[in-house]
Amino acid sequence: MTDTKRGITAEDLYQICYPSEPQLSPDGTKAVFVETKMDELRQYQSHIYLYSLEDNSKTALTSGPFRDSFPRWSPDGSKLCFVSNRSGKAQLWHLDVNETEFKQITNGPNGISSPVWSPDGRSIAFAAFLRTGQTLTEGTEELTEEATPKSITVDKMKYKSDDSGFVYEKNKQVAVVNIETGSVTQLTEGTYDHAVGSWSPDGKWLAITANRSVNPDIQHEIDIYLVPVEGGEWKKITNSDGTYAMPTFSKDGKKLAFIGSVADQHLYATMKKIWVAELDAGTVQCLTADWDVHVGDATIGDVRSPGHPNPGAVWTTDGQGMYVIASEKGSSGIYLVHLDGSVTKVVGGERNVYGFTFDNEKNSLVMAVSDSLTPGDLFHVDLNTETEKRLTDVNGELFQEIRLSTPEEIWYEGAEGWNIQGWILKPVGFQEGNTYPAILQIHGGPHSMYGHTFFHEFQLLAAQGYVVVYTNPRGSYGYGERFVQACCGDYGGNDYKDLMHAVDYVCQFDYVDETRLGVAGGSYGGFMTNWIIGQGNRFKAAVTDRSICNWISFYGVSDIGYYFSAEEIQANPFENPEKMWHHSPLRLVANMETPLLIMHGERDYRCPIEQAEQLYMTLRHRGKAPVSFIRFPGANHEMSRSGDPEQRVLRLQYTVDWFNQYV
Ligand SMILES: CSCC[C@H](NC(C)=O)C(=O)N[C@@H](C)C(=O)N[C@@H](CO)C(=O)O
Repeated sequence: MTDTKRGITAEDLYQICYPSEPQLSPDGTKAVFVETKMDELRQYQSHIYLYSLEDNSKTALTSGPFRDSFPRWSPDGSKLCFVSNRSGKAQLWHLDVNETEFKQITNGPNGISSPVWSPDGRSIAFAAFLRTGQTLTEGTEELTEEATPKSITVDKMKYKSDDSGFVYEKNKQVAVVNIETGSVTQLTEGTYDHAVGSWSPDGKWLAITANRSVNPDIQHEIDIYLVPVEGGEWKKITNSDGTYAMPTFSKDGKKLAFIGSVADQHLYATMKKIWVAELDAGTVQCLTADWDVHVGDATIGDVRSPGHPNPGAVWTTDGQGMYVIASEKGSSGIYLVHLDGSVTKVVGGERNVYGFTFDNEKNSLVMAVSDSLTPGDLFHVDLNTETEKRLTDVNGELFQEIRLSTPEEIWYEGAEGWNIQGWILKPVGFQEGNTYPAILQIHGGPHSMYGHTFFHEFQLLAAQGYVVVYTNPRGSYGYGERFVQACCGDYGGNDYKDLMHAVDYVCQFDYVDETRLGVAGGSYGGFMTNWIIGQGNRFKAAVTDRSICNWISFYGVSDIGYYFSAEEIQANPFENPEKMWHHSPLRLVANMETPLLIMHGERDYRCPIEQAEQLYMTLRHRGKAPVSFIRFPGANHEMSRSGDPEQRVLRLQYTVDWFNQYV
């Protein structure tokens, strides 16, 4: 039979869509969710859809060239709110389920996010960025040329962020709006950032999170607070000893569950755990101290932007435990963590669960799931019958015509005999007896996890005739705390060896042409790509994206530089510049002879473009190997995942062209 299917292309990105943020109605009969896609103008749109579980129909509730998000049912299921930029900035909108008209509720100057209904359905709490002195009722701040300051005085260390740009003078505040009268009460103020958690069942308290330490520049603790909605004294629940997030009240209002980690020597290289506060007793206890698994979705992909609103810990109806997403060995699933610390897997499988929602009685759930052949879809699980049903196939039509490659899982011996997990994608149209070039792909973080999720870039390379190898070297999530922390202070040491052992491992296979190897990675993965080509000429070509090459300058220019280096490199430029330099690939330029494509966003504040500039200049000056430098104007660190669609496609095309030319 002739195969009429084709390999995936870079431009297919314009067609790929994905659902997120499923929200089951309290009675479990319908779900709303967000569907994100690109329009004919190659701009993102996201709309709210309603899925009826009674007749399996899917209806768009919103439309137009807008970004709609955060759909949330009122407690009785009769109303919905959502956030939309349809009037300019992201504001809160309200929709009565039986009507088609929606109504704008907030008019904050810089937009709002994270709405949470009060238990009586009369009010909604939300978060908003405000400048000192600004109020939530003064209308949208116009971004006119005059509004752009002629100078910016910097007096904090945390003054810019890759997400939000220059964050001087603006802080995230929590407020409550009455949906009938539109009156807004701002609950927090000051030069601290706050985030909304949940309402107490009696509607009197709002659990929020904030870093209100004396010097938030160097104190990274995030505490849980209870704020009385009608005014009065706050209650501090945690003890400024860690970073905690997403507090949720138990049904009886006596406990709070939240996710976080204690601040010991690692801020990032520490797995998130579940904590429970007994509010009357004033105690806080870690429920999962002995569970060596990361709570949260650590999976890295290139179709969805990371950081979709996560449900956090969802209490069982009997208050004896909570449901969370956790990440293990390349998969993320739903787990039930009991109050005694025991854990049961509720939804497993080789896939990436990136969102979930329950009905009120916890009889059923709807989850957002990706796997290596599916960018994302929704599934319904009946917890009583333990049956699962697929609700959407949002890319079904497109993928009918595309031949994807199915990854093969590998486990191989890394440095020190450690067992390392990885995957091999064979080229589309693979034929036994032929040999193929291979590309090693390296993820960033370094504390993230490749896994059972869709990766457009890998499928594209497979469609172009490459074997793609991707693995989780030490430093990755998914294999316990010791594994996550094992790269700290040793960048380019055993993490590098874990990756090289993967290459040795795949080169054993007859179908891999070991004389035609390429390597690519972004961020930490870009650091490692630079490091690898500084070790020798094993690879025919390399692509380094949003990379790090010089830890000494990274310290001062990255939004996280001054604390990231302390933990990850275990050095700083004024006490031990030798160590910073030792781990910097720029030190190795004299060895670099591999044709290198450097790509970088000009507005990347995480790994600023000066890193790419230094590497480019030194390599050009030496003139030993082809080097090309592509700058992406306006792009930040997230460009390859959620940036301008045309830039994303260009990036993929440059990657393929470079490997096709040199490998
Ligand atoms: C959880 S480890 C911390 C990673 C760090 N993220 C934050 C929020 O600070 C980070 O951005 N590290 C970069 C050097 C990096 O490698 N980023 C990766 C993963 O986001 C990337 O692919 O861009």
